Amino acid sequence: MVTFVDRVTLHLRAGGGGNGCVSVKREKFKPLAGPDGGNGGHGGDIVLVSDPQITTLLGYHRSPHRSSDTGGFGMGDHRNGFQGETLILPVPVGTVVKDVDGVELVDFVEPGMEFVVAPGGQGGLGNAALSSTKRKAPGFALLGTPGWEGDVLLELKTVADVALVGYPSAGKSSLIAAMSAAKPKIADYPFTTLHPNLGVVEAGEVRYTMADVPGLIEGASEGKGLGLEFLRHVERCSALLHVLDCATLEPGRDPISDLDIILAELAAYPVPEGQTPLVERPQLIALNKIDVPEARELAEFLRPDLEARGYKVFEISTVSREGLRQLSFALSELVEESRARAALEAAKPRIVLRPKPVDDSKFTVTVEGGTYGNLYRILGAKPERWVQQTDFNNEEAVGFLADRLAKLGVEEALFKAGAVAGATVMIGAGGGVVFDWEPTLTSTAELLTQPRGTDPRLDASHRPTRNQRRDEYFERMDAKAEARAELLRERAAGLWNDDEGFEVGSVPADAQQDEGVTTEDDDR
Ligand SMILES: Nc1nc2c(ncn2[C@@H]2O[C@H](COP(=O)(O)OP(=O)(O)OP(=O)(O)O)[C@@H](O)[C@H]2O)c(=O)[nH]1
Ligand SMILES: [Mg+2]
Repeated sequence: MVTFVDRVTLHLRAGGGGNGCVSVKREKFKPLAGPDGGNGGHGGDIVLVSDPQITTLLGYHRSPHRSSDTGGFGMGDHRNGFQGETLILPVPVGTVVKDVDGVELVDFVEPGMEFVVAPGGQGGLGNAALSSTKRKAPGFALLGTPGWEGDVLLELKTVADVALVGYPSAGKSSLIAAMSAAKPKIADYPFTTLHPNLGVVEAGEVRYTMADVPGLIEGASEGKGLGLEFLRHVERCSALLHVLDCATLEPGRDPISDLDIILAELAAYPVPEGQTPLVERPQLIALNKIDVPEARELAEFLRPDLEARGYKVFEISTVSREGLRQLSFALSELVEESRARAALEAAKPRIVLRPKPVDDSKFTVTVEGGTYGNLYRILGAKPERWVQQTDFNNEEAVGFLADRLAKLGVEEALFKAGAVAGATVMIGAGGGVVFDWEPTLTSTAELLTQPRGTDPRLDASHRPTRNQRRDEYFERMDAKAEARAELLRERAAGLWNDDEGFEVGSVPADAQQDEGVTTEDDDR
């Protein structure tokens, strides 16, 4: 059974945004009362929060797949989709988040820090939001974009004031148990401790934390034993306490060579940039197990040597508790010093490196040769998002995409890159959207014939004014009178005869009745 986990790969999937809605308002006597499709809701973000209540990544080891809610889709009557709920994942203080390439994304050094590790997708606009004076009734809406999906690596680095380092079975766990309320497993076989234990020590007014890490052996910095895994935990501790076993019966081992080997391992461990190398941190030495008579003798014998090397040395026994008090106060002094130093550093104005604001309107066009001629690939945050938002089954939506791309200058860029009509264009990396470029369709011809998004049904029905109707009436009357006059003239000229059923020189009775306009002057 795994009892402690300090490295977990999380598989995250943030919720996608909801689709926008296409809907037309209907009212009694007004069946086409304008677009009223609501927007889709945004997908929920996945947020990591450093929480002092959490001490292990075990929960994530057991269930590493986490996903947040998707946004709701928009509905008619201007109803917007609901927002997907944010998923908050609490992580222990001291967690470092890295992407799959090992690049550090965030370092949770303090409680209460937040990091949006997987942003949710954007909700799509409904046709109400897409309408404008030029586009009165869009017959399309935007799709929601998918949320961020991928893996991140969580690494837990213990944060403590003092780290206990030493060979396996030197008595590190015994020491933390004697000095604090921590209750680690203690036994006389190597690698009893498999994960760091934290304890809080009180020395007078000062309280500090102590981390008991698994034993180190030669080659630890290269990954031997459990070393490398656990040197990571030492990385976050401001002071080190070497626990040296003076009662070891193993051949070839003595406290001095133990210390040298451990120091060499600490020196070989690469700390992240900006941190003090492990060997340069304040260090004390505890010569342990002096309740054993030979050990006490050895400790007394070694003390001057170690002091000559510049170390403060304490002879202790975790069994008889001898020397623990002095050690505890000495450590508290070290801790206070380093805290004062840290406070001084914090007071200095910190240089905050912020990522450059992303100008997402930038895009690039690259030309790639292929079996079927050149492929023009368009890469950029905006074009790629727009493609995700497009419903390719809807011509109007595709047209809207074309308009947006043209407006961004993609057409121009394609021209410059040497694309001709019919060229293969792909938006996005890998399996992006491929289409044949038809420059005229997207820019001029289509726009000339009809502005996109106009529903002919919605065009205002033309009702002539009274003046117009009067003008029309007179026009019609004039035309009739003229036609009649012509007819009579022709009859008078004898173009018409009785065979046609007309009586020469007379006006048809119904014509007179109908219009009430006299034509008598003309024919008599
Ligand atoms: N006589 C004596 N034995 C001790 C003392 N301190 C620890 N021991 C014994 O040494 C053995 C190892 O102790 P641990 O505290 O488990 O040692 P450790 O350094 O944590 O070992 P790992 O976790 O394996 O790295 C146990 O059997 C302890 O009882 C001491 O002061 N005197
Ligand atoms: Mg131990």
